[in-house]
Amino acid sequence: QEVQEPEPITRYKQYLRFKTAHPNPNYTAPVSFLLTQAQSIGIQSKILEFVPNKLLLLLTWPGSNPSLPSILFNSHLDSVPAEPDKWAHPPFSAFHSPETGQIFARGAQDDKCISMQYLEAIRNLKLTKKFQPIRTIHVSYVPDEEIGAADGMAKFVESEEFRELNVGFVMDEGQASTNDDFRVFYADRAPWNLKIKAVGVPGHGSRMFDNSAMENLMKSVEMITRFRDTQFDLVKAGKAANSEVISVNPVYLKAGTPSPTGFVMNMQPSEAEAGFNIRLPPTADPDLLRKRIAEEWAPSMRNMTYEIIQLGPLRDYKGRPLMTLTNDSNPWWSVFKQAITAAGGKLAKPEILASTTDARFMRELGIPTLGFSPMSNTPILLHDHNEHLKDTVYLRGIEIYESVVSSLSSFVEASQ
Ligand SMILES: CSCC[C@H](NC=O)C(=O)O
Ligand SMILES: [Zn+2]
Ligand SMILES: [Zn+2]
Repeated sequence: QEVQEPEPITRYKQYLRFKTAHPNPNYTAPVSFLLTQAQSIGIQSKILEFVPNKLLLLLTWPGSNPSLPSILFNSHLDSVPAEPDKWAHPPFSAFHSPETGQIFARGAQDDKCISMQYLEAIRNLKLTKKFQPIRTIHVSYVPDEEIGAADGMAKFVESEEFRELNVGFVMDEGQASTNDDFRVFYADRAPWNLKIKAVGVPGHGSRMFDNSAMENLMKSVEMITRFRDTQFDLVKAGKAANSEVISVNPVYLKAGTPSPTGFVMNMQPSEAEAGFNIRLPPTADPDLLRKRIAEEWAPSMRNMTYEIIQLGPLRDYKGRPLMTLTNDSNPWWSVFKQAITAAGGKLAKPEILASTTDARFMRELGIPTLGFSPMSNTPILLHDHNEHLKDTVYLRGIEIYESVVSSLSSFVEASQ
């Protein structure tokens, strides 16, 4: 006997089928789909385009007291690439297993689930429950989160359009939890790209001499590896979470002169380079790390040069670390926590996110922002093969957001 599929599941699967993977994400099709959804719910919409073809969709459900700071629910439109050969089902097919209820797609967890759950929650509140928000609710769909957001959220937060929203509190993406509790994130780690470059004495591949570029680079790599071990040891010893230490991971090596003799590797190169992905928790001292890089990892003494590329802000406009308070001094936190409890959910201890999201741009403005994706009892599959989410978990998430949206938009006591 055929059971009718719930409409939210059908819509989620439709949304999962848009090919939003980098390097060529389709933004027009998902934006027009979301726009149609917004129209069917009867909320306002506006397409912004700060950079050509980098579409940003902004939806608005006006509150009865529009003078109060608004609530923003953010998610990103883009996805990381997928390797179809390594998936059990094509990554943009949204294959739905009749046995397990799992829905497979790139973006199923990161973060197309929340993109659609926000809308389903608003649909239910507005059309079925006839709920009327007090604070205005905005929903944003931004491009390019996965590639650093320079043409996405970074542009949006600097715009007049954003300023006019008068945002008081933001919800952005989080991560799946493998147990019953929902995870919530009060900070991200800040991303640095570090390039170190060595120059040195070139020469015949058979010679032993001091100060070759490779020797200089390898010395630095060893030093960096030792630092990495100190951080990783803290994690292994259970003294810190992964996201609470500085991670430094080598991501490329570039050196070597093509051999003129074809197959004999007999050139010792005069230049060598390595690249590292660094993530700094908000508690880390960036100046200390800068000093370490300058003095130990790429010292001019060894003819090394380096470049630190920082992607996004490190501190807020008042010079404070980018962290949202998760205690009762932050009334938004209390309302959020209460909303989860009211929906029968349980929150894990608030965490720092190991990776990086667009939340940092709102925190930079001093706007309290929590990372949250209501996925419990779910394997963490963001950026992984066979990314999927169970239909029941997805539907439960809609109920959770109904509670969160209605609570936050009804909250008027403080911080007006
Ligand atoms: C360097 S900004 C890129 C942001 C990206 N976000 C999700 O994976 C990340 O690498 O964490
Ligand atoms: Zn994401
Ligand atoms: Zn991602």
